[in-house]
Amino acid sequence: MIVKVNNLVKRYKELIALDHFNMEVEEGEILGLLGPNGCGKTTAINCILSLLNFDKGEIEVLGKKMTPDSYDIKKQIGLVPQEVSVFEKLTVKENIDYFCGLYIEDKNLREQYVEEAIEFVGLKKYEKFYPKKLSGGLKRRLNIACGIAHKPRLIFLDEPTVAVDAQSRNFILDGIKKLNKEGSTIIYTTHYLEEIEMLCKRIIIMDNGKSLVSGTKEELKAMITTSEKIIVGFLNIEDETINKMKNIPHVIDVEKDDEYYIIKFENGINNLANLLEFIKENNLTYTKLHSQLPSLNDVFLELTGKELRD
Ligand SMILES: Nc1ncnc2c1ncn2[C@@H]1O[C@H](COP(=O)(O)OP(=O)(O)OP(=O)(O)O)[C@@H](O)[C@H]1O
Repeated sequence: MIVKVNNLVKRYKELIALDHFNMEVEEGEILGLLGPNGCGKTTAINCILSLLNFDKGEIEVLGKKMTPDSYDIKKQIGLVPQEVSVFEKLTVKENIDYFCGLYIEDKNLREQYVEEAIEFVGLKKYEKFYPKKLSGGLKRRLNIACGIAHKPRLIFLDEPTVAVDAQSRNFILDGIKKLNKEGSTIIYTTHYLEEIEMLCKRIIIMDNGKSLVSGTKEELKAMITTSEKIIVGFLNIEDETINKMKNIPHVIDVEKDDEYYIIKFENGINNLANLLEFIKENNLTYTKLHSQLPSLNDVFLELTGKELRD
């Protein structure tokens, strides 16, 4: 286990930001820490890195207890913080060199690492620019380069794609996959479901400072009752017919969402065939019909009763 967090409690005065939070991370994985704004993701990272004191719990990183002066552990860690944290008075290259220099003393090696980091985030032609001349997306890339240039074994990325354009976002997500392929373990926090689906092998779902569940996407989706949703746009359907629809085998609920009906099925086969049979028997006409497997949002909804949206 490269990170182990046990029953972490962190209070900001009377606010409990982490409430017996648990997390285990295996070497080599991309772990997604998924939860709504304010659920405690950044606080958890800052406690793990000993950037914040906490009230209770144990934290081990790379097999050792983490303390503010665990320099030997810290040099194997990269942090890409949520807020872009670079020096405005240094150029792109100088910024990366500064952060890399905190951990890499050998000048030649550092030069090589800085060059590699610049290439990695695609900022070669901007290396002499000052941060204020960069777009939001390019600044985020610089922030990433500063966090990873020293080739850390463990990388924390705290919502690195917030407010970036689509091109930089894809660039960042591909880069993260590449870092992982090259051997780094990644802890990725976000409230964007699609990114978690795309990147992470394992996910921890957080809410109100607690880790609610952890598992692979498939394991999490298997935890909830709904296994399939069929979305249908009916023309002129009576309430009575909707009620009758609930008697179709495996239907657990029928909901209306704008102009469409969402028919939720629990585990079962032939759901679509049974529904089409019902449609035929009741002479119903529809404009649109498609089946959807449950999403991580459905998992979050079932666990917390609310949507994982801003
Ligand atoms: N320095 C602080 N003082 C007081 N309260 C804080 C402080 N930092 C965070 N909080 C509160 O602690 C809770 C957890 O915040 P945190 O930033 O860890 O959440 P998060 O999941 O990272 O959210 P976001 O995605 O918005 O960054 C929130 O209610 C937040 O308002």
